[in-house]
Amino acid sequence: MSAKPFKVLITHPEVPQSGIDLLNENCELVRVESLPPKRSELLQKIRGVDGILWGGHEALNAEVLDAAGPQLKSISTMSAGIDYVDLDEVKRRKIPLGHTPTVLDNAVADLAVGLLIAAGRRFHEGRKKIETGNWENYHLNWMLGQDVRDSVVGFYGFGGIGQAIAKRLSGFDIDQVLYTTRRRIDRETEKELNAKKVEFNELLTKSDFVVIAAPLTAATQGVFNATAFNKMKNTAVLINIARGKIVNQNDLYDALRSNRIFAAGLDVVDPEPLPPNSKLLTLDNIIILPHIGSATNRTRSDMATIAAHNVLRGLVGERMLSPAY
Ligand SMILES: O=C(O)C(=O)CO
Repeated sequence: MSAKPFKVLITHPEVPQSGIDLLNENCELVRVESLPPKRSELLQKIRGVDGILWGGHEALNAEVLDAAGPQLKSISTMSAGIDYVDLDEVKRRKIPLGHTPTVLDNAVADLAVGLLIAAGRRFHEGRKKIETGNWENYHLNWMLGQDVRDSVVGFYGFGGIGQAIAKRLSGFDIDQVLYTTRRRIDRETEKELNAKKVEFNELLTKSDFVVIAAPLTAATQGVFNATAFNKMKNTAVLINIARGKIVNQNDLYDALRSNRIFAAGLDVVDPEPLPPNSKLLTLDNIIILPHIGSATNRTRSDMATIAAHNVLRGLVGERMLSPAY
């Protein structure tokens, strides 16, 4: 029998070493080795474990909790968003659940600023012009885009990631930040970021750039639909670094194709992976990335470290570093 008091399952073979090393000190590790991870392997190896470091965005639901068994006492995801977790089911079983917000704020914010500029300044369309031999720089008004300077940037959701984006954009001399959240943020941060809480309608009608930075919930799903796009400026640029399902993708396609809004920059789509024949990919005025917001070496390593600490704390009944509920 192992001298280590706890058995922990790592559900993905590519969880960074920082997290593995921490867990390895005190726990016997069981690892899913298939890539992409096979559900059948996970369901087999999960039996009897005390803790789980959940490395991907696969459904964490009653099926896996049942397969693990009643001794399971600690789980942490390696993500900020936990929309793939059946939270009610985890809560009902009173299993502590951690996640890894905050450590990825900077990486996602960097990417969001990149998307905002790339979409507003037509990077994708420009590249296509070159490839197709349509570099028509004899026009004076060719490939004109949207200025970030003096713009109003509206945030749908204004937590750590939204605020990190706003902080970066203040260096671009924007005019004003608007935000829609359930609760007003603290006055000092509002002042520092020149941010004002507004109703959703006002956010849509006044913003030059609209950034979606909210979690996916029943209340946020599909909120960006034709009705919303019809309220936006026709020069507006939509950025989504949160979850694809917050946007009605068919409506977004129509709004971009008809130039009802100017452009979009998406790091998240629905479904993921996006099928290569998706009609969104036929548009010139959209930048789509394959959900790489937190994909930097340092960020992923930090996420693994936090997730491992969460699991270790849960195992001994301590409060996790970043509990999800
Ligand atoms: O951690 C998450 O939830 C992400 O989607 C990172 O981009």
